[in-house]
Amino acid sequence: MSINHEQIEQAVRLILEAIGEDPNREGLLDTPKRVAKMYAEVFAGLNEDPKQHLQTVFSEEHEELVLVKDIPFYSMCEHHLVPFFGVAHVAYIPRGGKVTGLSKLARTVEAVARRPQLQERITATVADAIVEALDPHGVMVVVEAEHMCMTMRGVKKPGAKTVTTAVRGVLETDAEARAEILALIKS
Ligand SMILES: Nc1nc2c(ncn2[C@@H]2O[C@H](COP(=O)(O)OP(=O)(O)OP(=O)(O)O)[C@@H](O)[C@H]2O)c(=O)[nH]1
Ligand SMILES: [Zn+2]
Repeated sequence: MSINHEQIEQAVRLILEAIGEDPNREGLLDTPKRVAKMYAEVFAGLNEDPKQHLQTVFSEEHEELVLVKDIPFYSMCEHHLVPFFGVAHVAYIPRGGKVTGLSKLARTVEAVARRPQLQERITATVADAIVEALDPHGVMVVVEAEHMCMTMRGVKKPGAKTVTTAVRGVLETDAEARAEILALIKS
């Protein structure tokens, strides 16, 4: 389903009224429209299947590690609808001469992040999309993020970082390979 701009505009007007603002004052007149446009952008991933980006594959006999690290992302915490953002590191070991375009790994992160989300779900969904699309020997996804719901409100702990990992395939039982990936991420 595509995003309903009109409904978002009505809702934003109601929120402005509910906080005691005047939605008709000059500075706020276009705000509902702007917010609808913004939500269409930040929630665009709802209309995408993350696996669709991984269909671009090349035949290359490389059955060793591929790591794209420091992929910046922005998402919206599904509990408070405020941003959380950081970087994702995506590693996989191709199988059967099937490698995907490097940018497609970043596009997959983007498609998964642009929804109301939990950091754990972003991490697992990216890993599972790669498993399903590429059938690799193994996958490891590491996500580091700062949650605005923990900084600008609530517990108010700016700088606190959350790190989540999702590991699939041979990497689940290969501690040495996981350590190598983590070392490459830090390097
Ligand atoms: N596991 C997980 N928790 C998250 C994520 N984003 C936000 N949260 C947490 O979701 C929880 C929601 O807690 P609630 O008690 O329902 O809501 P709240 O009263 O606003 O909680 P506080 O943030 O502690 O003020 C908070 O602990 C948030 O830190 C996420 O990506 N993963
Ligand atoms: Zn939150």
